[in-house]
Amino acid sequence: MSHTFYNKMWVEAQQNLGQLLEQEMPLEPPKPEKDRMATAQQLGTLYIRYVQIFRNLELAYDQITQPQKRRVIKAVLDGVMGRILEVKNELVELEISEFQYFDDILQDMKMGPESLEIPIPRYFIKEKMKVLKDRERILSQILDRVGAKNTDMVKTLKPMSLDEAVRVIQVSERARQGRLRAKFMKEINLEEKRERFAKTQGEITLDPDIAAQRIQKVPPPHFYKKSIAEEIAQKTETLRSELQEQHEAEYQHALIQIKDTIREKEGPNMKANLQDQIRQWFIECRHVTGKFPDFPSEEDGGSSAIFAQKTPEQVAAEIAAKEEAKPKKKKEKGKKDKEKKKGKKDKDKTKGKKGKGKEEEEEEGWKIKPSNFLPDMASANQTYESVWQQRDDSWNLHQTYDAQLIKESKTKEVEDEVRIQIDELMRQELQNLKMAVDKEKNKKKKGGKGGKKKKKGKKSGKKKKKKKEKDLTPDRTIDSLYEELVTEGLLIKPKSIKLSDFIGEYSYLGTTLRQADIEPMPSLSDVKQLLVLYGILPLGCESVHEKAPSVKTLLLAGPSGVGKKMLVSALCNETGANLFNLSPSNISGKYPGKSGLQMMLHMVLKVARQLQPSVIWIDDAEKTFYKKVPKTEKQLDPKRLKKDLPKILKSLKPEDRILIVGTSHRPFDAEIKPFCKIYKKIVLLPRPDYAARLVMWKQMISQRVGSLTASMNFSSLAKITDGFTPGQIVQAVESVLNDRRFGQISRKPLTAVEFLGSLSRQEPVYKEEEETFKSWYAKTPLGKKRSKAMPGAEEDTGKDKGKKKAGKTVGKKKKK
Ligand SMILES: Nc1ncnc2c1ncn2[C@@H]1O[C@H](COP(=O)(O)OP(=O)(O)OP(=O)(O)O)[C@@H](O)[C@H]1O
Repeated sequence: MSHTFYNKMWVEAQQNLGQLLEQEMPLEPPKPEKDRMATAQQLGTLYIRYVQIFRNLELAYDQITQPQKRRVIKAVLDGVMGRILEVKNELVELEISEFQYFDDILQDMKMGPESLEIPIPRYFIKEKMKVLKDRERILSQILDRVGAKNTDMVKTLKPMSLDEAVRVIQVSERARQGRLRAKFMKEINLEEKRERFAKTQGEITLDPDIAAQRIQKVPPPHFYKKSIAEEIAQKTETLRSELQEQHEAEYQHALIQIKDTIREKEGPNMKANLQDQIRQWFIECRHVTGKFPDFPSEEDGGSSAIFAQKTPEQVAAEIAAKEEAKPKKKKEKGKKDKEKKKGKKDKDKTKGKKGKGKEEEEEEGWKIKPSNFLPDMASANQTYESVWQQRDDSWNLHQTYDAQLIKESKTKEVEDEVRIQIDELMRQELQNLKMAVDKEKNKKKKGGKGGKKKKKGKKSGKKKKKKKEKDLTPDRTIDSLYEELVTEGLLIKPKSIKLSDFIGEYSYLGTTLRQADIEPMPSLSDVKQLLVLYGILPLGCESVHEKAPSVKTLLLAGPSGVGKKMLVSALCNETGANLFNLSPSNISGKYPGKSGLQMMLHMVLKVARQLQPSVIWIDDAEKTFYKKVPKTEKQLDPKRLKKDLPKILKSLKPEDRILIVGTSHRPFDAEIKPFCKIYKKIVLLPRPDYAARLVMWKQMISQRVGSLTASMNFSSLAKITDGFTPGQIVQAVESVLNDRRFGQISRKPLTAVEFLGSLSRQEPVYKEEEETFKSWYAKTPLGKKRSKAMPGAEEDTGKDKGKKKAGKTVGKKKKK
């Protein structure tokens, strides 16, 4: 695609965003919406529109090479990402469910389900490729040195007894000899066949055309070959990435060079002009007011405050007014505080009298919460409108930097620098003038000293904060801590899996089922989206992590083999995050004792923070909160982290891009209250539904055998594998499609029946197990809230209590 294509895409996205911003930031605050369904529709539409803008902006940012445009797009892109998370959060609260279904809105908007898919910004990885590659190299080196014992996500093997080992070697040796013999016999047979054929036919050489045809009939070994168009597109994309880097380097160079030139050429002129203007102002002020003015302080903008198109009297009056206002302000503040307190008391009184009256009023309608991202987006949009919308850059064929724009911004920077220097000089000059002409005594500026003192005060405050967290390893480098954690198997390498490898299919009936008061089972594609929203976007983007609704922990729960660990790996690979393994089985016996545990956690958090983003993975998360530790596991001390987990969570600040991910296939074994207190976001992974199974079988088989699947009845296979997990399907495919079978495929077509043997040896997820998961989820806070809100639960007296509490918290937030 061309530069024009991506530019057009950006402009369109920006126009759509402009419309959305107008809708989201109306001049008059909107009235609360009373109809819940209408609100959900409104929010759903907003969500989908933002996702469309996000998709286009992401592509534009990935491909546009003009560095200044990329900066504007990045600001908008990050804002849109954050806003999507905010809207999602609103939807979760409104519908009291982690899963939302938009099929009806999509239909109205004439869009396909794929347009709901949230892209993972490629810049998450692209822009730190070098660091990631280096880190990967170091990790591999350490792993090689250590012998890659238990440092991978693959489960460790148990040590073998000598007898077993001898038996394995004997079996392999016999197999090797057998294979050799078979190969030998095959060659002899072929040789005999050839001789017989030669005898009957005589020695004829084949016509080259026929020979070529014969060769062409045999399918090539790599069926899954990219088309030429695909290859060209990929090449262009790579080329663009290189261009981006090159243009960025040129831009950085131009920034310095242009500024130096402006400073050199225009600096002296700027200085002289400014000095003249300020002197003129001194004289005019004295002429009008009878005395020299006071020079505006640095905080007030120095001389820039003087020339804001005001008359000298105005400026003098303003300064005088400010001086007067200072003590007043203090008084007013006092008054306001008093009023606030009074107001509070009055409110309390009315509460006492009327009971729930006020809260009910607040609850009457629904209003979207104030956003942390809308102001940023609006200002980025403003930049777009003022700088780029009308700009003609048809001259910029190669889409390199725009020197004129750099000049404008750098001139302003140089002016500011010059102004600060000149202000200092002129302050002194004014002082001298006052002394000489008005005979004023030299009153040293108190502000400057005071300001410095203040700064000092701030610094000491920061130091105090830092002291709170003890550094147990002050004299160790991050590299050495990193190496120790890898050696101990606490920092591991994720499996090389991308989120796109996680197969799932969109759920087409979600809304219909919900309208019929049936809670649909979420689809694997819904789960995938949640992982992007709660895990990937905040981990990948700093501003999103800091300002979006915070998610510090995530629990992935579901039967064995549904892809929990796969998602953890994908999460790390898509964001370039480090993976720490704090699973009970992995930390058992390591760093013994209380102080040992403290040291271990300190090291993990220190490295996780410094090399963020990081994922702290706890497999078998329920074990930390066991209701009762089974006898066989007592030695492992699975509850070792129970007391420390809340402390870790507390110590995580918004700027720490660290996510704790628990995975569990038996969440019901945990004490629900403390468990849910740690894991606030719980995602239940379902077994794949028919649609997902169909896609899974098709994809997994065709990945291995290409298009040679005409004889396969995928539909029946998907139908009869109801209850089987993706892990079991993978296993069946791998066991059937071994090298031998693969070699025979062109002669003996693959059939669905062949997979039945392997499947019959595996245990599917039975309805009862699924029900156990569902009923466990209904006991979690969100599950409980939802079942209360479902029709028929209105008379529940407990609901009123819940309402009261909710009302109170809303009230508190508003006051803030
Ligand atoms: N949606 C999916 N698409 C493709 N492959 C999948 C999917 N889900 C799981 N798999 C594959 O299934 C296998 C098992 O998955 P994984 O180990 O992640 O399951 P798990 O839920 O963590 O299991 P356990 O609870 O036993 O630890 C892996 O090989 C994984 O790649």
